[in-house]
Amino acid sequence: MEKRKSSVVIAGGGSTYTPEIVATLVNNLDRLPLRKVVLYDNDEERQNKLAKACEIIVKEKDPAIEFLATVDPKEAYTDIDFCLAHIRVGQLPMRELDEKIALRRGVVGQETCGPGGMAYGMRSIDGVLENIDYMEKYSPNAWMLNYSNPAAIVAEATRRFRPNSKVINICDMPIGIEQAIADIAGLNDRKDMDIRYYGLNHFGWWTKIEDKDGTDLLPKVVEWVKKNGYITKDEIEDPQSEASWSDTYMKAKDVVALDPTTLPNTYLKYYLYSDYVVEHDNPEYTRANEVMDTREKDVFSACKQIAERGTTKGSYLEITNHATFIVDLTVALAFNTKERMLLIVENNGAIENFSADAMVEIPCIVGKDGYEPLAMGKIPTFQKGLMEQQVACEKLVVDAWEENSYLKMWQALTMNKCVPSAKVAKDLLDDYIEANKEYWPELK
Ligand SMILES: NC(=O)c1ccc[n+]([C@@H]2O[C@H](COP(=O)([O-])OP(=O)(O)OC[C@H]3O[C@@H](n4cnc5c(N)ncnc54)[C@H](O)[C@@H]3O)[C@@H](O)[C@H]2O)c1
Ligand SMILES: O=P(O)(O)OC[C@H]1O[C@H](O[C@H]2[C@H](O)[C@@H](O)[C@@H](O)O[C@@H]2CO)[C@H](O)[C@@H](O)[C@@H]1O
Ligand SMILES: [Mn+2]
Repeated sequence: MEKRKSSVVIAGGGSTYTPEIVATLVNNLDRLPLRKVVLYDNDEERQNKLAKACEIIVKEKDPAIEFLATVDPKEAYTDIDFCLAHIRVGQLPMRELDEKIALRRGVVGQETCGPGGMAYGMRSIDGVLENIDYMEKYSPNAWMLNYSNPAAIVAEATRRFRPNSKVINICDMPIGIEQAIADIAGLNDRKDMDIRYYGLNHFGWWTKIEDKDGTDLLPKVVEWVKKNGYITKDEIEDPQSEASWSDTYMKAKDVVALDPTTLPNTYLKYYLYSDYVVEHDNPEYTRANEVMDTREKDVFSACKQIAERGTTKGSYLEITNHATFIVDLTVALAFNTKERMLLIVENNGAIENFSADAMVEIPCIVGKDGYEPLAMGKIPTFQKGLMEQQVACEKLVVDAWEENSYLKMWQALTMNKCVPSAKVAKDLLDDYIEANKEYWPELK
């Protein structure tokens, strides 16, 4: 019997990740046959920089697949099975401000961690809800697979404001780290491992790494990470990553020292070593500048070349775990594969001694009806304490957005582990309000 063909819209069509996701979709037509690929963005000029190349990528694989790039929500969301969402409200220039405002006050300035992530959260909620509403209006049976950051705050907002919507919030970070773990353990692929992991988004720990024979690989990997972080042997011999990412992977050696019975998410460095991070960052040239000068330029110029030549032959587009993970998730939903995947979901007892209504990142089984979270048991005091503070911060940001509350946002910033005092929190808040006039609700 022929497999059912799916129709996919990519929300945030102008994203730097769109071409690699489109390419990965059409490289997997045997697993996920497609009848339509749509790009949707609210910035036509930006999306058009990528659209022609994406059309060529699709048509080279199968000219029968319909392709459309549009800024009309009705056209975009009609007759859709899956929405792969990755919007950035305010785009990269606002990320730059998020990072620089914090750093200029001596605080971690990062896309999703610390105050920058909270400012970004206040911008993202509206945009994500708007796209869910379009999807439900024009294709009520569709699923949204949502990468839009800051995923922790966005996930809390979707839990609270769209509790019955078919939205799954995801992150590629554990996937990238698991590939490094597999390399360190001497395995070819992260899917050769059985893992247990719990935490919040960008704030979690692996408690089990085993091969398929049940051999415990965690102690061996911890020994490596204590010395080299998640930098693999190949990467040491022939470095490929940008220096800023290598630093993050390397710093895991100091994070793991705090609990050598587990393996940490790299982004814990922002909370546990914020002094180190601030000392090593340049407030005049942050990661947003680096992304604009590298990934954004590279992706747009590859797409320009593909469009001018009318072919992908001879052009280079990097395909990463990021695209593979979201396509695997789409396949799991479309064809009931029951794959075990890390998702950001409501806790509801999965972490036994943690709030039921917290959005946590844990393994789930994914099939045609969505996901079934797996029980992760009780967690230790160190992790529980850190997570309680962080989840309170994330919930207060969503409270502030919902209630237009200056006080709740001040409390949220004060609660964040990267912020040293209520005074600094207030100064940051006033700076962010000024910078985000166009995007935040007016706080009273
Ligand atoms: N969850 C994860 O692990 C993960 C990993 C990588 C990237 N991301 C996130 O994916 C998103 C895209 O990243 P990027 O660097 O490619 O961003 P980008 O700025 O290149 O692209 C984002 C696009 O979203 C569009 N957009 C903004 N608001 C919109 C709206 N309301 N409706 C439709 N489109 C809208 C913008 O116009 C832009 O074209 C970001 O949120 C980023 O943080 C998440
Ligand atoms: O600074 P950026 O824009 O490059 O990345 C920020 C995002 O970082 C994570 O994604 C990483 C991933 O962890 C890594 O393995 C590799 O594949 O690159 C990705 C992004 O380039 C993170 O999960 C995202 O939420 C961040 O937005
Ligand atoms: Mn992430």
